[in-house]
Amino acid sequence: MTKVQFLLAHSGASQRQFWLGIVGRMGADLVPMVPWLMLFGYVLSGHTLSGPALVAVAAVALAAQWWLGLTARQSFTGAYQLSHNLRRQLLLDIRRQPLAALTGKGLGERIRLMTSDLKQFEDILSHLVAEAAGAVVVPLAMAIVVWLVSPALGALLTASLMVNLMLLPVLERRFMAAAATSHRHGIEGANELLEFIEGLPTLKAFGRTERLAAPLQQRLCQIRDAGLDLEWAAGTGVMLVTCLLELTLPLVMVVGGVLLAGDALTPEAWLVVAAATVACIRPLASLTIFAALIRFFLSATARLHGLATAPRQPQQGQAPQGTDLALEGVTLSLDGQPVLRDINLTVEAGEHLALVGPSGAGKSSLLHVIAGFHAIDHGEVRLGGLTLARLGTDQLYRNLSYVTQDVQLFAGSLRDNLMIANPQASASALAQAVADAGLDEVVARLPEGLDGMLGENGQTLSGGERQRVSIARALLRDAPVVLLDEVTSALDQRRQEAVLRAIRRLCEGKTVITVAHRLDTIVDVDRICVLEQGRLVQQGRHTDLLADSATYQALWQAAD
Ligand SMILES: Nc1ncnc2c1ncn2[C@@H]1O[C@H](COP(=O)(O)OP(=O)(O)OP(=O)(O)O)[C@@H](O)[C@H]1O
Repeated sequence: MTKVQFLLAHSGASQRQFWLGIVGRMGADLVPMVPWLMLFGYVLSGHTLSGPALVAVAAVALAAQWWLGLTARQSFTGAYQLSHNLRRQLLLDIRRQPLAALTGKGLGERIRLMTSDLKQFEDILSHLVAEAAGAVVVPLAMAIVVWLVSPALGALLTASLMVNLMLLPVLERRFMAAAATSHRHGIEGANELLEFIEGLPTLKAFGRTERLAAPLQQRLCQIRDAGLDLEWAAGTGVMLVTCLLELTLPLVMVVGGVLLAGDALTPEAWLVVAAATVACIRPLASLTIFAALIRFFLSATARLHGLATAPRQPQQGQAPQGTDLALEGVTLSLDGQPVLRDINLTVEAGEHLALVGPSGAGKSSLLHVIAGFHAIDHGEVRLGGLTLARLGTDQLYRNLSYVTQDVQLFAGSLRDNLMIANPQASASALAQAVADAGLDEVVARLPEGLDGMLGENGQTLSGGERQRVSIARALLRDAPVVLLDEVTSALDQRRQEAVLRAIRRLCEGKTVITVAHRLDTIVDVDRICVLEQGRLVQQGRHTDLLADSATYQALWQAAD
């Protein structure tokens, strides 16, 4: 699919409206020329302008303005509908992309595309495409008039314009280079701004909010400078071409004067050539900036197209045959750095497995791979004998619950926040999940019970309560495979006990893979896997590893 086809595919019902608008506005640029052409006709035919002729010219001029307003509305509606469709489609596409693509640089890129790039799309489509078309059509029509009046002056005008137009690609190259730099700083800036906002609690805690970190300060300066460079690249191009184009008028007038002196041109024809030349060169000057903006538009289209065609996970697939897990030769790199290396692991249905290892060993990343958040470099992950490509995300998440320390709560009631895990759950299943997760005390505390509102991101709940909401969701989901990531590490002793009790209930009869920091909570699990620098270095039961594994011994002693 070409970039233009990609755009058209998203214009939907607005496509006809958009093209009608563009053609209409090109027409609207031509219509104002009609009074001029009428005037030229009168002058060249030696007639004086009569009252009815003047009225006719004025009527045509008014009709042209009415037409412009009408078609502008068509093209605006079409352009805004197209960018609305693109925004919506991008959001739908994002849901299907691996979650890891939405972190770091990938996130900044998407934010930039959906905000400033698509905003520029709207501006370019609603104003510039039609205006650029007009900037070509009007000079063309006026040059034909000059050719008809005097072929010699027509040739001179055309030659002068051609020289100017040859400058366009050179000027555009400068503009595009400046635009690329500005775009890059924009993306990095968006990422760093997000990081800054996320880090605000830490900055506040250390009383460091009074100044921006040096790299962010530097980035803001780079964004400013890149923006100025871009303006300068566009401005100098327009000024240069405008100056050169303006020289065309005296050139044509002087040569016209010589022809006039030699009786090769009438004074009326000389005047018409002068007026047509003026009408020809003005729109051409603006073509410099239009051409560059349209190139920018095409490169933004390419970025959008790239994003829309980025690898995505299939949604629907086959049901797995059982719930045993198998990882074969799994290798993962993030930001170009190896994170998991050749992991081979099988987990039978009903087995309880713990992942341990020093910080940065790759425990969470391994869990994320099983949960389908990362696209792996090599190897295969299979659930019930099927890879994610054959399972599809619907089947994967029907069979898998992921409970993490970082609990996302949405503005809404406690009931809404629980039911997202299983909108079909019965009232008794909900009550059971609330009781098993130890959330009764929260329900009792909220004046409206389960229907009590949690506020934005569940501000009304403590850390331990949020964990229990996450566990209650997993209980409601009742998926046969449970992934647990560090769920108790941030809690005090009393809350840990409550959360651990809830987890025990959740894990009964399930396949469980847990990332553990507190080794005393996993001494009884079926198998412990020791990870080190992205490799699975040893596996076994607690007592065996304590005897055989130096890494495990070190972790156990450090926990004491
Ligand atoms: N999204 C990411 N982008 C780039 N690198 C990442 C990303 N996530 C993790 N890493 C890197 O991958 C390596 C493994 O990280 P991971 O969080 O899996 O380790 P871990 O064993 O769970 O560590 P910890 O016990 O400290 O949580 C680390 O070096 C980390 O910096």
